[in-house]
Amino acid sequence: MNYTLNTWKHLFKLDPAKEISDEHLDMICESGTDAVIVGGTDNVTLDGVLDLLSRVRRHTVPCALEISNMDAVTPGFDFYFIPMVVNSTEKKWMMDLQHQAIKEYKDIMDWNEMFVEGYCILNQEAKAFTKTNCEMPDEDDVTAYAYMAERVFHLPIFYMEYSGTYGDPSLVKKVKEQLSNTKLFYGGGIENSFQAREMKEHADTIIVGNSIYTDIKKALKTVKAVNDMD
Ligand SMILES: CC(C)=CCC/C(C)=C/CC/C(C)=C/CC/C(C)=C/CC/C(C)=C/CC/C(C)=C/CC/C(C)=C/COP(=O)(O)OP(=O)(O)O
Ligand SMILES: O=P(O)(O)OC[C@@H](O)CO
Ligand SMILES: [Mg+2]
Repeated sequence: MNYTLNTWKHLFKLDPAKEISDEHLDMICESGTDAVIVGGTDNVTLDGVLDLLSRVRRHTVPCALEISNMDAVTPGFDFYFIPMVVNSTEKKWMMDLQHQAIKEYKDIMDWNEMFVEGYCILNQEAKAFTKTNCEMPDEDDVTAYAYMAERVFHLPIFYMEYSGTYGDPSLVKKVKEQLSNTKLFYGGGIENSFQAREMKEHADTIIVGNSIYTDIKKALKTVKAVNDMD
């Protein structure tokens, strides 16, 4: 198993608020994806997170929790992803929740497991966009956010989040050109192998979420699609 995050090409994101059968979960975990992320925006409960964690743990695939609220955090994951929403209009989603959590938990945090994500939400229809009161950035804003993620904040990850819709490959390319050390994650609307390859051409890592629940066969094919590249 590959625990070196900066070599990851493909991730599946499971939503604790959605049902998945054991059969489909097994297929996801055995697909050859680099890791499984557990995360979502609404109705993320500790019970939902624990249920997925215990079921994913029947497999050897690395498993990360993307934290959306502290009530649903539990030990036992290989990695914790901490979003900081760079295009939120409220400091709360970029700084305050993280500040509060660090004040409370810093003594038990293992920074080998923690990865902070500069999170840029680019679909106005996404729940996370509304929840975190984002404003839609233009292309120059997005590339500047990416530049800041690397040069100002030294973040390990810049995440272009189009959750629910397929994004703009030319913007992903421009963002990638800003980054040397910070890894570029792309997620949103990937439903087939062509789209997986098109985004992976520029992003370091692609994330496939909703299509797990809408067309599992096509979702599974995205793994081989990116692993067969270069
Ligand atoms: C108790 C224990 C084991 C502690 C260990 C130590 C530890 C892990 C400490 C945590 C430290 C820390 C700094 C935590 C951060 C706390 C926090 C609450 C941060 C805020 C995160 C945030 C900005 C959330 C907002 C929502 C968001 C951006 C979620 C990201 C995921 C996302 C967008 C998923 C896609 O949503 P989805 O539901 O799929 O959307 P659709 O329905 O539209 O598809
Ligand atoms: O659900 P989709 O649209 O595939 O997006 C994946 C991921 O970026 C969601 O956080
Ligand atoms: Mg989703």
